[in-house]
Amino acid sequence: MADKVPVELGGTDFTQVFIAIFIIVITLVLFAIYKKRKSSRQGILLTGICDSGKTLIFSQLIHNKHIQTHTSIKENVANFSNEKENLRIIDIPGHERLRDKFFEQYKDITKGIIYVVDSNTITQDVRDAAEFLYNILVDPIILKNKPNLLILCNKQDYTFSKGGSAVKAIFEKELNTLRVTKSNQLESVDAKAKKAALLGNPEEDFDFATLPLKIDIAESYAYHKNGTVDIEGVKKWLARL
Ligand SMILES: Nc1nc2c(ncn2[C@@H]2O[C@H](COP(=O)(O)OP(=O)(O)OP(=O)(O)O)[C@@H](O)[C@H]2O)c(=O)[nH]1
Repeated sequence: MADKVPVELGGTDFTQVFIAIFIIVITLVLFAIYKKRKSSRQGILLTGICDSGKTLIFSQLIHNKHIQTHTSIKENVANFSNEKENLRIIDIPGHERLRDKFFEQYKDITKGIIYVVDSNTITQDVRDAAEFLYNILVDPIILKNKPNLLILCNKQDYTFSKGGSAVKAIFEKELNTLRVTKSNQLESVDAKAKKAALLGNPEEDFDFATLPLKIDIAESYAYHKNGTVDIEGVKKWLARL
């Protein structure tokens, strides 16, 4: 009977097997961390400048009722489920002294942003509204996590409110100017920061479509003197998230 020849794994073979297993384990661990981080982002930020209607939209969405609102000084938070998952709607104050602080607090867990606009006063308020939107769009955490963004053109019950496409055009025009001003202001020599500040292709007029975030526009009114409300656009967007 022929002797069995022992199969030996040389030192190099062991090292290769060990490296392969190590890489697989690390990949699985990193994948699990990525999935966990992604699923922990359940926040939907209702944001925008003062008086755009965030708290009333929050109340209509969560409690289905009209309330008398006041300038918010703290956030309102509530659970909201779409067909796929549980979300947390966070209505943050629009006051300029507060909004950045609350945005900083919640941006890490943000899965979607509803940027509420008073479509009746947008022409007068465009600088403030566009600057806050700009700060959101160039934020490194937002650029990394790429939450979906809904520009919600609220207060459509007013006769002379701007419609969705007009609001979009107003923002694009203002952001076009703002990105150049901001980029020039940047003292940092960090090329990456400068590139982010430029928002899209600096050679062309600013266009939301060139941003890495998925951006939608919808119209709404959270109040009407005839007693009706229309926040269907927000509901549909939330359902699609
Ligand atoms: N006509 C009309 N009024 C609205 C609408 N949405 C909100 N309002 C009114 O606008 C005012 C401001 O609404 P809020 O919901 O408090 O606005 P906000 O964005 O939460 O304001 P801050 O807390 O200051 O950030 C209130 O008087 C609301 O009743 C709307 O669609 N149409």
